[in-house]
Amino acid sequence: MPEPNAPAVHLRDVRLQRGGRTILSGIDLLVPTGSVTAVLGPSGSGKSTLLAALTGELRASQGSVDVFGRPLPQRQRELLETRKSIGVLLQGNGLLTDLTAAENVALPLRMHTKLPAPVIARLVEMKLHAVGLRAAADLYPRELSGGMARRVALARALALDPPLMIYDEPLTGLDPIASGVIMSLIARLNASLGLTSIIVTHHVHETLPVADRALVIADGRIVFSGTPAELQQTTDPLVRQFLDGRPDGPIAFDAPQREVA
Ligand SMILES: Nc1ncnc2c1ncn2[C@@H]1O[C@H](COP(=O)(O)OP(=O)(O)OP(=O)(O)O)[C@@H](O)[C@H]1O
Repeated sequence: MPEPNAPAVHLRDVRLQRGGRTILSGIDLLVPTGSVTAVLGPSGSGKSTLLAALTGELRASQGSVDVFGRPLPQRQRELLETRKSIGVLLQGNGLLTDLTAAENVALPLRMHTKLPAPVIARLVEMKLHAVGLRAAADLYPRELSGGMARRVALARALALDPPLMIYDEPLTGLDPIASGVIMSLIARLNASLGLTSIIVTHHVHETLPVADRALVIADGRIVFSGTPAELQQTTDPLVRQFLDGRPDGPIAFDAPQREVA
């Protein structure tokens, strides 16, 4: 059970390593419950690595990671239990191609609950309705547009009613109209279901309007943390280079990643 009034996510002085290399260090992050946070940064800066630490897929080599006021459990069984409270929308949707939209959404309910089939069917209908796709229940992923498939994946991520939603590049491969639909859906679900959302994205201009907070990761650390309005006004050269999409500046885009302190 979440601790009352605890932030959804609290990282203190976290260091994350992959393949023996430090990817991020000195990460302090507080995500208030109910907020939408955009995690921005150039390719390879460590955004997905940060998400992996929030789900416990990657352990911090230093510092602490709390979710809803509790440290991520060390033991696998307890970690799996905690993960049920974190819905993740992966980059590639991850829909099973030989199952219909409804069967895909039912999957987490079948795996993690003992609910009777009619109750599962009703819950699936509600989740598909929440993403505006009740009529698509019997369609297979190949029969869905990119935007519809992303919405089915979103319905599946919501299946267990997780209070925390994590979106990894939710707009990848979508046209501007589908992107607008997904972003407003993310914001609407966050407000109507009382969720907390963390969105990792390259799509700064589409994401900032729905975000309460923004983070920019570069150079192995958080180089900006504040509101979208503060981000737009920042004069920090590292952050400006990223926001303005300039190839020249403090971020060496083409250089191999260097070890951070
Ligand atoms: N399993 C791994 N072993 C070693 N290094 C890794 C591993 N996974 C990722 N990395 C490295 O960690 C760094 C950060 O990668 P990460 O995927 O977190 O960045 P990102 O900001 O999400 O990038 P993108 O926006 O391109 O998805 C990169 O230099 C990457 O090469």
